[in-house]
Amino acid sequence: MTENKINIFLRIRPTKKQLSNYEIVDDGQGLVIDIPKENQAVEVINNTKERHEFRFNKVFDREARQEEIFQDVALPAVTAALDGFNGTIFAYGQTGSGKTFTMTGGPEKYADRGIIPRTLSHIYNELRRRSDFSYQIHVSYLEIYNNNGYDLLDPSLEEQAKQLEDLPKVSLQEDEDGNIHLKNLSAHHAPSEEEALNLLFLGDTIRTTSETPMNLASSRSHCIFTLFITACKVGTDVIRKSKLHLVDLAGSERVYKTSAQGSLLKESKYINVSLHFLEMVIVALQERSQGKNQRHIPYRNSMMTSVLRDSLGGNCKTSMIATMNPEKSSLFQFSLHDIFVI
Ligand SMILES: Nc1ncnc2c1ncn2[C@@H]1O[C@H](COP(=O)(O)OP(=O)(O)OP(=O)(O)O)[C@@H](O)[C@H]1O
Repeated sequence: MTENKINIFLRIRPTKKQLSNYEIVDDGQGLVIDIPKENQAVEVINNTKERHEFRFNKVFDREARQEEIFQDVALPAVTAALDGFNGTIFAYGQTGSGKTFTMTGGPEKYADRGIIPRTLSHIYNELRRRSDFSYQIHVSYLEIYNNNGYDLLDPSLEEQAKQLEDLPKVSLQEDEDGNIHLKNLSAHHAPSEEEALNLLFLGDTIRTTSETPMNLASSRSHCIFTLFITACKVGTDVIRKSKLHLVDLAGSERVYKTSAQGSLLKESKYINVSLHFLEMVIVALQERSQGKNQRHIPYRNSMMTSVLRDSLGGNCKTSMIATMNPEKSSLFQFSLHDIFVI
């Protein structure tokens, strides 16, 4: 079986200042960042380098519009999901680099809608157009904090604020065939775009109101908004099932020993470790798709990679959009070193 490559994009967020510390090269597929030596993070592996080069499927510069991002990054996976293939779209980057803006959107303008609302809009428009199948869409919304899963859409939740720890805890269960099931994660039928958007909004609200003291910025947890698509071929018993995960990852910055202690250090370790396990899976999948390696894909190491296991690699469509704040590009280059260095 030929394996799909993971498509990796970069988006540079707008800044007030004019910056000249990066250059987009190779027809919009390469990025060169110049980092003065004194600003380099101490852990950079090769700290003699000042020029760092990265390669992507496409680099979106500061003026890129949300619609362009949706078309290039998300649409192939959305279309594949409607055609019966699983998929995953991630946003990866430092806190404040634009992950949530990219996935969910900005609050000010309709044109600022991000990948998730645009995906919903596209899917429900397509359902009206496609008459050969009848479709049902269900939605779930999972938050992963310190490698524990929480259901952001539990029907028993009242409107009032709750602690994250009060939300239903989601656990992983593996059946005899090695399939992963999520116990306690509710899935909600969403017959219309409006109902799906309401679920997104509800989950986002619960996510914000349930922040723990240690989790004051939602950037400390990973969120997975999942669409379960069931398509039944009209006039037959043929049923096709697929799912599409839309993932807003926790901030990718490394926290150095000197700057975090106690619970914050524990939380940062969980984030770093889970992002590291995700990187390991992505690197292994990339190598496999390039025919370099057939080694085992280490999905079991974290809750997130276990949840995404059947929606990454193989015949699934996977896109990752790395977001970058060019004012803090020294940290960026460090955190993406493993995956994106040429
Ligand atoms: N491309 C963009 N265009 C306009 N505004 C943006 C863009 N990217 C980010 N912003 C703005 O920058 C701020 C930080 O972005 P955002 O919250 O998306 O970052 P984040 O990476 O999700 O951070 P966190 O990890 O804290 O959740 C927000 O006010 C957002 O609206």
